[in-house]
Amino acid sequence: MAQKFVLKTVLDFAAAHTLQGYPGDCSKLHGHNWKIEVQIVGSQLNEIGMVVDFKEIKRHAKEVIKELDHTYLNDHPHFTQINPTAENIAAFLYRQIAERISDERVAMHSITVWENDRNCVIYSEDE
Ligand SMILES: Nc1nc2c(c(=O)[nH]1)N=C([C@H](O)[C@H](O)COP(=O)(O)OP(=O)(O)OP(=O)(O)O)CN2
Ligand SMILES: [Zn+2]
Repeated sequence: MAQKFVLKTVLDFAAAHTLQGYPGDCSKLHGHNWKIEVQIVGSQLNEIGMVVDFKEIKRHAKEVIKELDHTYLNDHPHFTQINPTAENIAAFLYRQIAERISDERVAMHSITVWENDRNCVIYSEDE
C-alpha cells in the first residue's frame, strides 16, 4: 500500500468584490472574510518526519494572499476579465501557490475557498 500524507493549513483575508452579470445583490459592491484552506500532498517524509513544514506552506500562501488582502478584487489584474467568484479565486490561489511550493516531493492537493460559513469551493487539478 502506497502511503500519502495530505497537509492542510488555514488562512484568511478580507476583500470586497462585485460579480458582473450576477442576477442579484452580489452584483453590488460587498465584502467577505474569505477563509482559505491550502492542502498539500506528499508521500515521503524528510529526516525530521515532515512532508513539509506547515510554516513553509503558510509562508508561500501568505505571499499570494497578501496581493488580495484588503483590496477590491475586481481591480486585481487576474480579475479584470473574469469575475472574482470563489471558483476563480480558488483556481488563482491554487496555481500561484503551486508555482511556489511544488517540487519533486511535494505537490498541491487542493484549495478550499470559503466565502462565508455556509458556502465553499474546493478546487484541484488532475496530474
Ligand atoms: N458558485 C458561486 N455562487 C456564488 C458566489 C460564488 O463565488 N460562487 N458568490 C456569491 C456572492 O459573492 C454572495 O456574496 C454570496 O453571499 P451570500 O448571499 O451571503 O450567500 P448565501 O447563499 O450564504 O446567502 P443567503 O443569505 O443564504 O442567501 C453568490 N453565489
Ligand atoms: Zn460575494
